[in-house]
Amino acid sequence: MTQQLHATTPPPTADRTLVGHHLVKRYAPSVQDSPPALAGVSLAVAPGESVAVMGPSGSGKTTLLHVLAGIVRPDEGDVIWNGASLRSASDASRTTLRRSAFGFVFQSGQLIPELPAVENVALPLLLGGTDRRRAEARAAALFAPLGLAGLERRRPGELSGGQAQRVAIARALVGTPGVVFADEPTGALDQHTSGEVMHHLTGLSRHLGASLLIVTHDANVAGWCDRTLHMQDGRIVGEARR
Ligand SMILES: Nc1ncnc2c1ncn2[C@@H]1O[C@H](COP(=O)(O)OP(=O)(O)OP(=O)(O)O)[C@@H](O)[C@H]1O
Repeated sequence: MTQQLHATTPPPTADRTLVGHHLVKRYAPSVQDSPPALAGVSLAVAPGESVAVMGPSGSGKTTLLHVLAGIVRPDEGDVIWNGASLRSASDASRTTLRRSAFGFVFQSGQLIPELPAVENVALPLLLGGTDRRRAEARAAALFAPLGLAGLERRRPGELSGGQAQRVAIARALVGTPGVVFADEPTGALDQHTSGEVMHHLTGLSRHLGASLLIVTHDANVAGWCDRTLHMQDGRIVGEARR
C-alpha cells in the first residue's frame, strides 16, 4: 500500500499500533452548517491495549470508531494501521483490511437469526475462503473460553442477550484480528450481564493479543479498559488510565 501521509504525521510504525492523526470529519457540506463530528482527533492504540471512548451523545464517539476502522473516510488527517495509510487505500483494500485485521461487536441484532451460533461465528472465516470444516472447528474452539459450551447449535433467538453478545464476541475474534472495535457492546444488557460480557471481551482479546476500542456510555464498562478517552464536540478533552 502506498503511503500518502499528512505533512506532520509521525513516522509510521510497522507494528500493530493503530494511529489516528489529526482526524477531521464533517458530515454537513460546509462548516457553517454544523460543527465537525471530529474536529482534529489524534490518538494511538498500542498492540493489545484496551481503550474506552466516552462522552455525551453527539460528541463524535461512533464517528471516531468508524473512521479508525476504515468504514468512514476522514476529510482531513489519516489512520495508520501496521504502518500503512487507510486514507489513501482503495475501497477494496479497506474492505479486505476490515475483514482480515479488524473485528466488530455492536450493541445487538448482529447475528444472523437463521444460522446456529457456531455458523454465525465461522462466517468471517468462510467469507475469507477458509473451508467449512476448519472454519467451524476454529469457531467451536471459542465456545468454552467464552462460557458458551453446549450452545453451538442454538440459533440466536434461543440465546439470552448476554449469550448472544458472547457469540458476537467470538465472531469478532475468530479471525484473530489486530483490533476489535465495539460500539456500545453492552448497551442492551443489565449491569451484571454487562460485567460478564466485558470480562470475556477483555480477557479473550488480551489472550489473543488484539487491541480493543470500545465506545460506551457506561463508566463500569470503561473500568474494564486500560485507558479511557473523554470526547466532547468532536475532540478528546480528557484521558484517564486505570
Ligand atoms: N451519517 C451522518 N450524517 C450526518 N451527520 C451525522 C451522521 N452520523 C453522525 N452525525 C452527526 O455527527 C455528530 C457526532 O455523531 P456520533 O454518532 O459520532 O456521536 P456519538 O458520540 O457516537 O453519539 P451517541 O452517543 O448518541 O451515539 C452528531 O452531531 C451527529 O448528529
